[in-house]
Amino acid sequence: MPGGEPVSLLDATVDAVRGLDEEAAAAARDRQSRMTKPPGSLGMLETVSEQLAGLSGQCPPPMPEPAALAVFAADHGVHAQGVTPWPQEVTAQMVSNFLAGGAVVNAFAKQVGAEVCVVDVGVAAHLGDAAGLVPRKVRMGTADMTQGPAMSREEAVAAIEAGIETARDLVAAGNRCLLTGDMGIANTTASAALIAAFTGASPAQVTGYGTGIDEQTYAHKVEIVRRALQLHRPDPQDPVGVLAAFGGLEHAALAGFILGGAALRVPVVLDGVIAGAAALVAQAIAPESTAACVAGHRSAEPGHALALEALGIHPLIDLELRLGEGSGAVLALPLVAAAVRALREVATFDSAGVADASASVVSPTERERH
Ligand SMILES: O=C(O)c1ccc[n+]([C@@H]2O[C@H](COP(=O)([O-])O)[C@@H](O)[C@H]2O)c1
Ligand SMILES: Cc1cc2nc[nH]c2cc1C
Repeated sequence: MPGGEPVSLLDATVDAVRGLDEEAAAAARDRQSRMTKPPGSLGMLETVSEQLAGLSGQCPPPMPEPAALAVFAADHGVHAQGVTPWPQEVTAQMVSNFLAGGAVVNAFAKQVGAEVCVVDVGVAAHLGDAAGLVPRKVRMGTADMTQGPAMSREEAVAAIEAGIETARDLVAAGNRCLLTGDMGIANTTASAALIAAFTGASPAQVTGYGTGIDEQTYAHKVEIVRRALQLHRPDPQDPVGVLAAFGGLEHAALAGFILGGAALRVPVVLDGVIAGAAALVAQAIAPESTAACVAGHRSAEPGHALALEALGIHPLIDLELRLGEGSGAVLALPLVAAAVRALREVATFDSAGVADASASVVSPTERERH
């Protein structure tokens, strides 16, 4: 556009996000009804297969392989308010652990054959050129959201764009499924504030026990979330403003990662409460981005269920996990792959010569009606 404003990466990405291709989704629904199984018997896996068909615009959709997990790491100024028992240094120490292959998520990723990519978007330590680390630091951790905005709008956009670029690079490397991960001591407090801002739920409803705190610290954590919401009076119509007020740099990068995956029409399997908060940011920026999201699991953090409800997506597993790192997303990957494989490989009643009585089958919803 000669003489015009250059289009930012964020704007170009938002422009590219579209909803599901209804024709491909309908073809998947039709095929599911003709496969050699009672209609509906694969439950949520049928829904996932239809979603991925609609996302790719193909029926059947490609297998979600290979898959890559991005662990976005950052620190939080609100740590100074005593909302977590863990010292802030644990964020940087866990980054080293991920890079050495020693964290839980490394073991789980090995189990399912996913690549692990660790991105520093805001760790409050100089990590140097640690082998394997993607250095995208926007600042040395956020500021304390109870004292002022956690970051500037420009920093929020820079971190979103780091997430978009991570998605773009992983897809350019051949990955066909993206998994979200996070590491950031105190980030369940930031997640609670973000979820309250977007859903209107109260601080007590969205705040959880994070890595593990006593009742007194829990009451204090709720009060910190309440104070931050009162200070910033967030406007959910201004998602970058909400991010700047409360967000972690990892929340911003995760929102960008979701937008980037959605723009490239690659499924993004979400982990726990941090990813749920980030997906609300992405949805407020580009409503159709949620069409690319699969909720890997439901975390024990109460705000996560509220975020998933607001997103309108259902978790594939509930193992009472509350680890983060991408652990729940990675564990859900084989279910997403199984959903697609069934659609690709299972015979139809016609092709297998199996008698089809599906026309006289009564689905649970129909049964309820009678
Ligand atoms: O994914 C979740 O739902 C989740 C729930 C509780 C804790 N975490 C992880 O624990 C850290 C934040 O916990 P906290 O108590 O310091 O706010 C951060 O590194 C998260 O990845 C993650
Ligand atoms: C040890 C530890 C590992 C983690 N992984 C994700 N969040 C974490 C928080 C702590 C404290």
